[in-house]
Amino acid sequence: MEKNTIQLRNGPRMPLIGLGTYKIQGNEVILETLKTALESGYRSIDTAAVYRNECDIGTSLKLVLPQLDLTREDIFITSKLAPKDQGQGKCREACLKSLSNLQTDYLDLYLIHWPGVQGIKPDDPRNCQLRLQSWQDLEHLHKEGKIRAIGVSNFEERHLHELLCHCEVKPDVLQIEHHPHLVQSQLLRFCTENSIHFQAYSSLGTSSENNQLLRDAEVVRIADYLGKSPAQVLLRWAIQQGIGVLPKSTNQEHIKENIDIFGFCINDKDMEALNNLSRGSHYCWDPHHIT
Ligand SMILES: NC(=O)C1=CN([C@@H]2O[C@H](COP(=O)(O)OP(=O)(O)OC[C@H]3O[C@@H](n4cnc5c(N)ncnc54)[C@H](OP(=O)(O)O)[C@@H]3O)[C@@H](O)[C@H]2O)C=CC1
Ligand SMILES: O=C1CO[C@H](CO)[C@@H](O)[C@@H]1O
Repeated sequence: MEKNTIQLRNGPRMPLIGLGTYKIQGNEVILETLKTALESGYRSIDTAAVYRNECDIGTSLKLVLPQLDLTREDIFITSKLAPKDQGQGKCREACLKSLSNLQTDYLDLYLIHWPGVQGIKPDDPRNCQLRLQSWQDLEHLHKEGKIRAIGVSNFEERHLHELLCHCEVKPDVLQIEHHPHLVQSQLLRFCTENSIHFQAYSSLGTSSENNQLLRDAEVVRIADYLGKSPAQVLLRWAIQQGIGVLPKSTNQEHIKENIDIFGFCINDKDMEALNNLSRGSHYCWDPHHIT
């Protein structure tokens, strides 16, 4: 049977697929979404302080887990440090706040959400100082068992290099935008060489109305050929390379469809065709334009 989890260097095993929760708001919606996801086999949930849904996720999990005969240990929760909370002490406080919001004693994975710090220009050296201070807080929280694994998001190679030169505990995960329209080959290679698990976000091209990825003619052609949906092809393309995915959905059919990606294969020729679609399109966050 195909492996659907990976072992993190300094932490637990992590499911290759997790439920994305950006823009999932409201008690009822979160409750129903989490219930459907857990019933369909999802065991990983990705949130962040800036998504402002940690409290509702925490409350929903308290209700839904026992209903499904699951415990906290059966699931993997990721949250992220907001840019306004970077720096020594502030990072620790923010992480403890996320733990309390999510009503849990530990997080499976905690990420620095962006390399930059709110209110500071990207090339200001204070950014570097503050993110390294944040990392030290994370190392302490990791040692205390409050965070099982630590990582980063939206870091470029230079940020990862800087971190690797200064850290005691190496980052376990890089979470970054990655899909056939934005194949991050160089960054992926760097992560593989440094045993950092590469986790893709916005694999389906984000929640934008003008979604070009799900409608890409080549993606649709491969989906038709395999008898799968374009979303399944995009997710399969990633996990077939050992890359984690975090599809967001509140639609019951989509939630089920998105995790049904372990029983088929994309052939080498079509994997290459998907890789060749890369055109540097950032649909979520462009590190070169926004801080
Ligand atoms: N670290 C970071 O900086 C970032 C992290 N993330 C994480 O990654 C997650 C996913 O990325 P995100 O940008 O939200 O968006 P995705 O790329 O996952 O796309 C979500 C959109 O796709 C639709 N969709 C989902 N499944 C299907 C399907 N099977 N068929 C057709 N449409 C579908 C959803 O609609 P519907 O709900 O109707 O199904 C929604 O409109 C986030 O939720 C977040 O957890 C995202 C961005 C940045
Ligand atoms: O996690 C995130 C969700 O999407 C946001 C806006 O598109 C991003 O900025 C952020 O990184």
